[in-house]
Amino acid sequence: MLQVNNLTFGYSRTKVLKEINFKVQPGENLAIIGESGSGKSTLLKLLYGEYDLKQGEIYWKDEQILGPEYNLVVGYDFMKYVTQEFDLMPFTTVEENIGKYLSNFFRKEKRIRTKELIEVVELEAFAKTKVKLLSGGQKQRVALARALALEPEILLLDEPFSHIDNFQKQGLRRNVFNYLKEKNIACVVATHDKHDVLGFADQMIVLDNSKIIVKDTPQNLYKNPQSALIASFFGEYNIIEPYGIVYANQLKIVEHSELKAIVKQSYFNGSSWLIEALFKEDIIFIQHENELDIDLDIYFTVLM
Ligand SMILES: Nc1ncnc2c1ncn2[C@@H]1O[C@H](COP(=O)(O)OP(=O)(O)OP(=O)(O)O)[C@@H](O)[C@H]1O
Repeated sequence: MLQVNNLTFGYSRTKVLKEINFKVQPGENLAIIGESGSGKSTLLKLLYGEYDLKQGEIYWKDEQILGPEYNLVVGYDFMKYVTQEFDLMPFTTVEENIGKYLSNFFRKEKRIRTKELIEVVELEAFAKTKVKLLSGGQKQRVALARALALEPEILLLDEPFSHIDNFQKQGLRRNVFNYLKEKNIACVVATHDKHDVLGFADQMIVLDNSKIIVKDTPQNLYKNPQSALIASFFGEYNIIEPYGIVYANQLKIVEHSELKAIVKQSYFNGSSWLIEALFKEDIIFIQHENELDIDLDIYFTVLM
């Protein structure tokens, strides 16, 4: 189990993280979300042992994670970290990069394992290609596969699919997160993207103002977002009294109701339209099946 106890950290006197406590069980997927600059990457770096801690402790099972003051080489064999920079060997092939940490004494196993991982990240067509010739998204996949090559007990992922196009993102997410579950590898994922979380994370931590403001399952946080910051992660939302935070898909346009608004804009969303409307003094957003005329009077109800 990963255990973070009362961690407080700052690069300077200003604290980036304060009194952070959480646990991650083997095989568990924990998502860390928060605004840009809220300390997600810093937290991952601390979990990896990149910095020394003055306050707080981190353990994986019985082993304390310590920083460069105690370790000549940063990091631990049981843990891998995929950063936003990838850190690959550009002049060698995809296969060689993925197999870098696998022993040459077991050539057959190395070949099978490398092939399996190339399939997980769907790079079969590029196995023999030199990494410097790959796109950003392809490099990100190589970095993911390489981190998985040695079957770490825990994997730290910083925006793991940020460079990968939408055509391939969903399939790749499923491959990678299912693979981690299958191998019982714990993972901590820092992300801005709700699709990295919904359907995959067991627990979610929300960082705000240097602290964890909430830790819960994605389902519970989606249903009961508690703050605008949390709701904004999941989608377009409104604050409508006396209901509180309601998502755009919880507002339904009806023939008549007490709640009247005026249409200001319609945005095509794919499966629906997002209607921007003026309600009393505020702009609200309503999910609706059609585009609506500007300045049309509409009535809506709130589905709770
Ligand atoms: N090496 C560093 N030295 C000094 N300050 C840093 C360093 N790295 C990050 N910071 C600061 O620490 C704070 C948290 O940064 P961090 O990169 O952890 O945030 P983040 O939540 O990962 O952001 P993003 O979502 O944009 O990646 C920011 O104010 C940032 O400017």
